Amino acid sequence: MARITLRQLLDHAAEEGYGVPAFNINNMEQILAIMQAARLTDAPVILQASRGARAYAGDAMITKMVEAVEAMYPEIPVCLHQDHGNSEATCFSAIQAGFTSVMMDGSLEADAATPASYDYNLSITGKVTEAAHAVGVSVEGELGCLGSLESGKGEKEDGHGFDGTLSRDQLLTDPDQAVDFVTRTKVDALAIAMGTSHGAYKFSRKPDGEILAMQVAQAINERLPELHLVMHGSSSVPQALQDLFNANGGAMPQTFGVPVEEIQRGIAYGVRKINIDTDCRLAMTGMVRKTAREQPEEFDLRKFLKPALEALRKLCVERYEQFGTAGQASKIRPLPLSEMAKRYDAAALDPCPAVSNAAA
Ligand SMILES: O=C(CO)COP(=O)(O)O
Ligand SMILES: O=C[C@H](O)COP(=O)(O)O
Ligand SMILES: [Zn+2]
Ligand SMILES: [Zn+2]
Repeated sequence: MARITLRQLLDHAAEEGYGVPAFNINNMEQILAIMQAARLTDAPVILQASRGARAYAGDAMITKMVEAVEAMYPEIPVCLHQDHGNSEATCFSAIQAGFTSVMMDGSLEADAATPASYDYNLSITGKVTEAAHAVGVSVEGELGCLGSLESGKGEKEDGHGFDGTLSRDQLLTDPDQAVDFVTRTKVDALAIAMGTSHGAYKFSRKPDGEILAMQVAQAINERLPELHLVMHGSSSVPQALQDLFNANGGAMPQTFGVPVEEIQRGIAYGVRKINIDTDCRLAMTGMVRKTAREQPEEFDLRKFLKPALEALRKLCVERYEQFGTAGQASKIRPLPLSEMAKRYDAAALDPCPAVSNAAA
């Protein structure tokens, strides 16, 4: 049994100075690819399921598949995390199903479309955190709205996000507000808005500081040095994967993602969880397209999915190595939820702002 909480894992990542990719899961092949990569590199794992993934596969299927890989890969600590929870009910049902971490994304209202007020975000995130911590489960919050600084568009592509155009203020997390938010809600990790957005179409050119605001992570890290920051929309959309997709009948206009070296800079500024879904989708779909084009007579689904799984495994190995996650799994002994609950109850895991910078 190696299920770990997000908090314990990211505390370890902070101590050792590495980041952990959080890969989205929907099916068996994705889970196996991630776990095979983790074994090859001795990396701890975050598997995250969106509301869409839970609806697609069903909670029983998701949690039983995760139980299966815990038995198959007993040496790998696995955190099962709810991605972009939109309400208390979503977070609490994930906890009931066995998730060890939930994201309460109160930057948007429960419709996952309307930008929420700060008070709404504080209140709902605080409520979820109080209940989750009572049973030892970790909570990720979000402050600021994810979206493009080039277009002002929100995170609409995956069905989660605002339809209209957001102001630059809404698109960048305010570092002073982050101090207030984290100390009042006691979240374990904070997703920040800094110009990243979900999906393939993040930037129209290789991003610089104008459109990818790494300085936001740096400013929050100065004020809250122990806080674990989360970068959403962190697929790199590698040119090789765009080319694979397009060379095999795909139609993806030229696009740019978050360069791996920017994520590595982020890790130095306290980014500990790096959310990646688009790259995983693209790696697998590109290979499915390739098989379909090269072997039009093939109808054994496994012949499509095996090379797709291998392509995702390769991507995951690269990210585990690039983020410093490789070599860390064997150093971690997962604590039970009951032990985490005791530590929260004793206020041992409360946030602590850097006193000299808190008012800066
Ligand atoms: O942030 C994500 C999931 O929460 C995924 O981001 P990408 O679309 O960049 O992979
Ligand atoms: O949150 C972003 C992920 O890409 C999840 O996407 P999804 O809701 O289509 O599963
Ligand atoms: Zn959000
Ligand atoms: Zn996200």
